[in-house]
Amino acid sequence: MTRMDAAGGLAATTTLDVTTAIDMLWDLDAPRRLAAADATLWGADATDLARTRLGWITTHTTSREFLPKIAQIRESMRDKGLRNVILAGMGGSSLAPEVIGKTLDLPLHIVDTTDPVAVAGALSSDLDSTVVVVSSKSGSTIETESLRRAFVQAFTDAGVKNVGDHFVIVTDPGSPLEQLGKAMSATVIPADPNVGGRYSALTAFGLVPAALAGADIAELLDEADDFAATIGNEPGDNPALLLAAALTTGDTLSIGGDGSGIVGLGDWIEQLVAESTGKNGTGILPVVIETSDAFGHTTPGAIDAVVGGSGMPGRLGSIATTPPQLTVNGPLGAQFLCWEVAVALASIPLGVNPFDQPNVAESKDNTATILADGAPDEEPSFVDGPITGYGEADTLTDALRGLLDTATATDGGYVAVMAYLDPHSDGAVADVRRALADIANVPVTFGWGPRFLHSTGQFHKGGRPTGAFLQITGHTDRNCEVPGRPYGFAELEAAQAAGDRDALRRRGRPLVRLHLTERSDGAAALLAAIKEMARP
Ligand SMILES: O=P(O)(O)OC[C@H]1O[C@](O)(CO)[C@@H](O)[C@@H]1O
Repeated sequence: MTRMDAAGGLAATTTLDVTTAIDMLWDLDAPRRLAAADATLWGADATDLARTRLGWITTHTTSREFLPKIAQIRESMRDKGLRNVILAGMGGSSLAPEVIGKTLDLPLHIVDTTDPVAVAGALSSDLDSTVVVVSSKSGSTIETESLRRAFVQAFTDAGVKNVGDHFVIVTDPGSPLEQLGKAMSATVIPADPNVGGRYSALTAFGLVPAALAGADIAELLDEADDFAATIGNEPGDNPALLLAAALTTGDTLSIGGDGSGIVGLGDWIEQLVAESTGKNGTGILPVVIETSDAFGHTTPGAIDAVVGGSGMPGRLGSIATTPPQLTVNGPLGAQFLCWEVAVALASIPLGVNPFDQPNVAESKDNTATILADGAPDEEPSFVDGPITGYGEADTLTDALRGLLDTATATDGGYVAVMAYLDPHSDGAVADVRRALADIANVPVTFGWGPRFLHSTGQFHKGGRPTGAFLQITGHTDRNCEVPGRPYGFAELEAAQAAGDRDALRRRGRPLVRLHLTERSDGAAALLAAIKEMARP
């Protein structure tokens, strides 16, 4: 049976059996309590944090205060000839603006990496006409602070006058970044301290960079406003409740777009779902499917979800033969709020605190140790042309086969591909997900490092202990210094990869590292090897 709840401009449909979960949440009066920002919904242990993390319930209203300030900054940018907008930020401080930018086709360049090739590319922009938005709630995230330093140095080296005029800082009041922003005479926009990173789409973090790049953010807020009125609705008229209930029916969520006007929402949902639920050995593994054409990769046990921008359940991609188990269709502003509500509600029966990310710190701490003391030596287990392998296996094929077999033999097993490379010039590596998914009968995820550390990285270490990990790193002769630090971006990226390897191995997770000694040849050789494995 298909159920559909359409309200507030958004429709959610599902073929899953959601009755029990809806009844449970409704009996708790959870939708109305969440609408009233009741911090006790997730149990006693979560209450204190929840009290400081529920501001997102009303940000579609409170964020309107930014509209005049943003209009003023845009005018001043225009007067100064500043046309390019670069955003430096990680996770919740960059994923929402990325979706808004892609959806509205805005000239917004996101830099959420430490890959030296990617950073060098961003630093070589036309700086005279560039504004860099530096976004960080904590104000202490190593990637973001390193990028801020590099951009300040690049503007200075380029002889740009009044460097502070080229920076807009978004951060929590009182953070170290606020002090740095003031010291460099940048425009500092205080964020709402009562909203966590992954729930901040409709706060200054989501809105300011998008608006500076030309988005009409009042429209996004209007869309969220229309939807907000439905959060406490009765079942049958409550899309977020239906979505929440559907999310509780599985432990893996495949997310694809239907091509109807929203681009890249899956990456934002991925962080929301992975960091909110992937802890205490449980949670929902998000699997972002690249295109609607790739949407055939449903795997046993995964909920196949399709999201789209049209108001009604939409087109299902050219190859869909059976209807998806879950669809969510509506404008972007409504989507943001709907998914935030649904994930917060789904966390109640899952028994997790949706506002913490207890296992993210571990890889960060390992990175700091490696940067200070150096990485432990690792002996390669094979060399295959431009690919050097580290792990148990003696050949590339055995290494890949071993990961797939381990994941297949594990209840709830999955393969996570983690590529510490440049998402642009090494973009072909992302095809590894699709290629492996073709020969695996388990979910296969893909993330660019270090970006995924702020998303699925939490699930990898805190969620169900069933992942098999393929880490891909790459050599480059290019490096950029991190000004004021004894390391460059190449060393930082390598330390982040090594730190995460260490965190995963300590947990006994199977992990293979493939180092591409020549990036593009290595990527091509890897894809060719996987395709060869697909031959009967
Ligand atoms: O905005 P910040 O504090 O730089 O954090 C960036 C991201 O890092 C995390 O705190 C942890 O990965 C995310 O939850 C967050 O979105």
